[in-house]
Amino acid sequence: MENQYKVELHNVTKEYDLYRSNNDKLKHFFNIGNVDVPRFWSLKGVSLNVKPGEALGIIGINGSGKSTISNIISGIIPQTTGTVDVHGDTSIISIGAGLKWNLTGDENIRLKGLMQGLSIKEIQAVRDDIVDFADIGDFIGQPVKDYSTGMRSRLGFAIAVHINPDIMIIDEALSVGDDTFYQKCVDKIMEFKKQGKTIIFVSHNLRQVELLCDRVAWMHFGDLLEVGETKETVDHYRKFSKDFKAQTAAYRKKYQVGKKKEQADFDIAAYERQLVEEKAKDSDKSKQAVSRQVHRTLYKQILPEKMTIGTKLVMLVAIVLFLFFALVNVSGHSVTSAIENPTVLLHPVNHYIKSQSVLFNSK
Ligand SMILES: Nc1ncnc2c1ncn2[C@@H]1O[C@H](COP(=O)(O)OP(=O)(O)OP(=O)(O)O)[C@@H](O)[C@H]1O
Repeated sequence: MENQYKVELHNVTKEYDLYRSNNDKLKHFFNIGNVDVPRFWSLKGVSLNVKPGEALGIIGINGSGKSTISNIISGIIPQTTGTVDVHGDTSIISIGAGLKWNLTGDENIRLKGLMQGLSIKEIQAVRDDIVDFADIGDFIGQPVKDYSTGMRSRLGFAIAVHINPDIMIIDEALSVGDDTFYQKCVDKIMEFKKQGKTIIFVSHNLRQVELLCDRVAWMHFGDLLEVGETKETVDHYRKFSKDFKAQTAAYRKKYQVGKKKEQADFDIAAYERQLVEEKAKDSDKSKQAVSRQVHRTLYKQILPEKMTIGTKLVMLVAIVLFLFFALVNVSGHSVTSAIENPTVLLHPVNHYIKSQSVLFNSK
């Protein structure tokens, strides 16, 4: 049976740890000491569905969480909690993202094609069309790091539309490039729509959103503020932007600082309790059962980030063994004598030292 939705997000959050130094990062990873890590919640619990064949726009001010969502859907970054179900192959097109900068254009075409499950033959069949569409000529043999932003974007777009994904995620890709290329991209997206493919379109350009999207999600400081018909949602967003711009600079600053603080202070346990309360109201199950269900939804797709005590012990044993064998090797003693009397490791055997000095002197 065909899934009702191509993409389903339930209660998705994304937390970033803002480490002050690499040292803090290492300490936190090994759970050593009490490292106070400032946190930031880029998504504060987003639930969103995209239907097959639908073009969904994602709009919102800078830093509202649009790219975080598109990167989570395309599997580039993991969510912190919640479930993300994607039924189909995704291909993300954003400015430069997804391209390996040290590889040439041609190598990137092969890599992306293979990652999308195409055979070498299939990749060869579309290679010329990609180079043609991207219009980068001989640069195709150069490393992508030497390309201009526009060239990278054109190549990214060309690869993504030619490897025939089921779900296409376009993140600000149309904001670079000239009018001719822009029109080519729009035509290609329209062609995709006609073929019944699913499109997620992240953009600041409201006219493009109105032209291409069937529905729009409005992100605001990590929350999904509204999702609905394109015209209605874009109109609400336009009104908000206009009213916001009409406020004083001091008001705008205070509002933004307050919203960012809410993202820093977001409490995942409180969010879970709130979900339980909401679900319990409409459920005939016991509160305990609802609570278990909510917890499962939040954490069933999540891998533990911190090391368990068991893993730490295994790592410690591995490090001790490594040091022991390294010392045995350097000291020139046998493993048995080192086990019987570990202090011999502090007294390397003479012939070993001699052989080393012969080696060094002969150089
Ligand atoms: N790796 C990271 N570490 C810390 N914070 C991050 C990281 N990536 C994103 N953020 C923060 O998460 C929030 C959402 O970022 P995101 O890029 O999703 O926003 P956006 O709506 O796509 O913004 P824009 O319109 O400027 O592209 C921002 O406040 C951003 O600073």
